[in-house]
Amino acid sequence: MVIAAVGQICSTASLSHNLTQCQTLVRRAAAAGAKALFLPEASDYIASSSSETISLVQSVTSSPFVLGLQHEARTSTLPINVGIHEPADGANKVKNTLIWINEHGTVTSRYQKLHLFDVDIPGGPVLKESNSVEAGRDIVPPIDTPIGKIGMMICFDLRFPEISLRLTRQGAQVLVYPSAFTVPTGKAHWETLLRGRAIENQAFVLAAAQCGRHNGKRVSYGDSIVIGPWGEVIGRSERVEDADAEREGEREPQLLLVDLDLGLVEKARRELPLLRRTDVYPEI
Ligand SMILES: O=C(O)CNC(=O)[C@H](CS)NC(=O)CCC(=O)C(=O)O
Repeated sequence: MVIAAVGQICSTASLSHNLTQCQTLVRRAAAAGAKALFLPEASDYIASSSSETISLVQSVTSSPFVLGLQHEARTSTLPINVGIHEPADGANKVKNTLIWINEHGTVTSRYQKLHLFDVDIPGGPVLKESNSVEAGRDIVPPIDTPIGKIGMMICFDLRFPEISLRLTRQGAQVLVYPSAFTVPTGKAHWETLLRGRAIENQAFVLAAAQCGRHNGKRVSYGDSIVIGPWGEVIGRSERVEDADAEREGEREPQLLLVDLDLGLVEKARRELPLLRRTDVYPEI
């Protein structure tokens, strides 16, 4: 058994405010004996417009948020998986990235979000991530960590099972979906999608989520969840029921601590083998 910590925060446009929230969680996770801490998508900042998103971006090597977390990982000897922004290769865009900081404080892996969230729901969220974000081009093979082989994805990637199936075929035991889901799509789809990914991959699913009002325009659903390879919810944090009633600064950082038994992954896969008909449809 190994303890994983899943953190829930409410990022704003203030990198220092967001770092403070994360630091609290690192210390609590380390004190509880966790072997890794998982933080949400865009933990470094959530801005109120595409231009503000682009104006706040800094490289990993100069971002006070990332440098601060690297220091924290080193002093707490705790690996941290955290969603951030990085400058894109092309002009006037950013990358939506997930990085792995190891227990020595070194960034050892990064995944760039493949699927961008462009929605226009009448009376609901209107968001065009592709205005400010450059899509990634690669699936990053699962990384070896103290809590098993981890397959990295981000938020909206959750709606595309192909990427998780590919990671599972490459050996992933734990799938991560750091997120900032909207409230209406969260209420309708979040738990169902996450449990689906856990069941069809027979893997643990860890989803660290943003929760609460980020600014005048944006509220995230929260409901950080950990799911077992049989599809059962093992732990969850608080969620937003009514986006309009949500006030800024209402949500405190939360930490979920869960005992993962990686043997359950092997057990599920042994007892209920999912043999694909790749003679009929393509292998992913
Ligand atoms: O904006 C940032 O800086 C960070 N990025 C996000 O919050 C992204 C893009 S707007 N959010 C999602 O992908 C939510 C997906 C979702 O809610 C769904 O699939 O229903």
